[in-house]
Amino acid sequence: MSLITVKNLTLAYGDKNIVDDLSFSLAPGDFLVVIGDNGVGKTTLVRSLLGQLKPKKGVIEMPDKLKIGYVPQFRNLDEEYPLSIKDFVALNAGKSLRPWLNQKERQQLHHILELTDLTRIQDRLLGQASGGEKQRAYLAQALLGNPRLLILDESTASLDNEMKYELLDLVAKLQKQGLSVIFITHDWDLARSYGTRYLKMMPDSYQTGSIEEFRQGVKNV
Ligand SMILES: Nc1ncnc2c1ncn2[C@@H]1O[C@H](COP(=O)(O)OP(=O)(O)OP(=O)(O)O)[C@@H](O)[C@H]1O
Repeated sequence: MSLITVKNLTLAYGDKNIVDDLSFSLAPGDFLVVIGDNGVGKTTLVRSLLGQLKPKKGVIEMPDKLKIGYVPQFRNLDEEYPLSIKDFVALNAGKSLRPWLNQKERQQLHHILELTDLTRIQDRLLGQASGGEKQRAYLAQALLGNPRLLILDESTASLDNEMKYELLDLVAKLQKQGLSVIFITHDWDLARSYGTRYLKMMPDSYQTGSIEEFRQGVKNV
C-alpha cells in the first residue's frame, strides 16, 4: 500500500516543462533518495508534493491531510536571530493563536529536543549555534508536527561528514519506526548508505527502483 503515488506528473513554470511525465511511488517506511544534477527539477518536485505548485498534467495521490515535515537546506542565519533553539523548534507546536504551550505540547517539545540531542543547548540563540546544531533544530521543528512523511531538501549539503551521518542516523532510526522519508541529495555515498529506494532524475528520463538496483547501476560512478 503506497503512501504517495505520483503518476505521469508534469510540472511547469509558465510554458517551460521542468518535470515531464514522472511516475514513482512511496510506501510507509520507505527512505527514497532523489538524486540528479543541478536544475533537473528536484526542488520543483518537492514544491508540488508540498502543495505549492499545481501539476500541469498527471496526479499526486496521497491521503487527505497527510502531515509532511520539511527540512530545508541549512542557510546561515544572522548571529542576532532573536529566537533560542527551543523557541524556534516550538514555532511548529500548532498552538494557533495562543502564545504559550499547553502541557502536552511542552512534553512533546521536551521529547523532540531530547531526541535531536538539543536539550543541553536549548536556550542558546539559534543564530549562535553551529551548522550541525542549526540543522538538528530544523529537523526538530519538522518532527514536532508529528509528520508521517519527512522531506529533507539537501539538508546535509553544508554539513561536515560526521554531522551528515549523525543527522541521517537519527532520521534512519525514525524511518525504521515507520516514518517515510524523501531525501534530496547530490551525495551518492549517502544515497547508497541510507536509501531503501531511489529516484534518479535526468534531463530527459527518470529511473526508480530499490537501492540494490541503484547500487548495481552506479557501481562505476
Ligand atoms: N519560480 C521559478 N520560475 C521559473 N523557473 C524556475 C523557478 N524555480 C526554479 N526554476 C527553474 O526550474 C529548473 C529546476 O529548478 P529546481 O530548483 O527544481 O532544480 P534542482 O534539481 O532542485 O536543482 P539544484 O540541485 O540546483 O537545487 C531550473 O532551471 C530553475 O532555474
